[in-house]
Amino acid sequence: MTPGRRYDEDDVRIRPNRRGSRPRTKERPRHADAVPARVVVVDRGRSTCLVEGTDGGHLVTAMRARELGRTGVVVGDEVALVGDTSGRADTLARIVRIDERRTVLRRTADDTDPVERVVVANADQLVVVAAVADPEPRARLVDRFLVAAYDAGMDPLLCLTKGDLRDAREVLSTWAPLGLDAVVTSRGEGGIVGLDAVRERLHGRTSVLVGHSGVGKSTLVNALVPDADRATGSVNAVTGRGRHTSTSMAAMLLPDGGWIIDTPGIRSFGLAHVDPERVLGAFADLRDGEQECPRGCTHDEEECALDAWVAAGRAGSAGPERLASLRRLLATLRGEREPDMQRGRDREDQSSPLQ
Ligand SMILES: Nc1nc2c(ncn2[C@@H]2O[C@H](COP(=O)(O)OP(=O)(O)OP(=O)(O)O)[C@@H](O)[C@H]2O)c(=O)[nH]1
Ligand SMILES: [Zn+2]
Repeated sequence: MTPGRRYDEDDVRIRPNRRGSRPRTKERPRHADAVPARVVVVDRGRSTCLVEGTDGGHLVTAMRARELGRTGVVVGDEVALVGDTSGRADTLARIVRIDERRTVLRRTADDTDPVERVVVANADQLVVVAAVADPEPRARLVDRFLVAAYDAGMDPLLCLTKGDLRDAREVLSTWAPLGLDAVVTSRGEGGIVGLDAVRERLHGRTSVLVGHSGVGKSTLVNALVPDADRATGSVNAVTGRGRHTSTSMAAMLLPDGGWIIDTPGIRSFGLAHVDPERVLGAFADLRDGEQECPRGCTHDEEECALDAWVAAGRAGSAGPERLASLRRLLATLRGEREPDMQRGRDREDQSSPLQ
């Protein structure tokens, strides 16, 4: 090495190894040739990856190389592919590297389940989709998503759909004290309206759409990505629940840059992996009220200052409901309820309407 020259990774790779024989280049050409791609669909061990190109890119089916060990591949992962990356029918490439994830959105089956799943990797924004009606907005589910976004370090965006069915302002007022960015879409004569504001928020970023089944996520994706072809369903008039129509999660490129990831049919979103002490951080309308709380306050005790904060109107008109939502969430995360009861509670979280 010439003096003053930086000792970088390349030097390490071509340096003769300890035994002083051959340079350690054995694996290198293969990885150097690897093609960068993004995982768009994962289906039973096979991943569909998009290799971007000037022609809009092409899809490649790939399997995880054994050398990756147990690391799973999830939608949104940025990977390196080797082997046949042509994407032609009946070809299978290998994923030899998963790039370090910038963010991970996690969930658990319920609030006490020790097994956490990574839902999506490398997303910047969590778009919480809720319908103003049909189905009624589930405030507690929205709160859960906001906690998940906060925990993952993703920016939250509230997207209220079906603005044609009811004045969205009534619903928006619930979250107004949070200073949450929000957009409203509706069905109009020529299709979905309000899309420009949505496009502006999605531009150049990776956004994940989450929301209760039937709120209109797939409809939104189809309107934003012309060839997305996401299956949409109708809401059951009797139960108000959406049917599971678009079956698998998928990442799609937006026409003017950026990615959108649809997560169909989510019915519960457990947060067992979230430290209860961090939950209040996601309740921007309540968290400043904590300053008067006794040290180590569980926010479920008599001395908790949040009651006074809410009573003074500092958290807006929805304050009491928001505090109740926070407390329920904290209680289930602390495991104060039996899992069975908790599942019942989860169902209730989703089926009890906002108003
Ligand atoms: N009135 C009205 N109906 C809408 C609007 N957007 C979607 N819908 C309808 O709502 C129903 C459910 O929409 P989907 O897009 O399938 O809902 P989803 O969120 O993708 O549901 P899952 O795939 O089950 O998660 C469909 O019948 C849509 O036509 C809207 O803005 N206004
Ligand atoms: Zn407190």
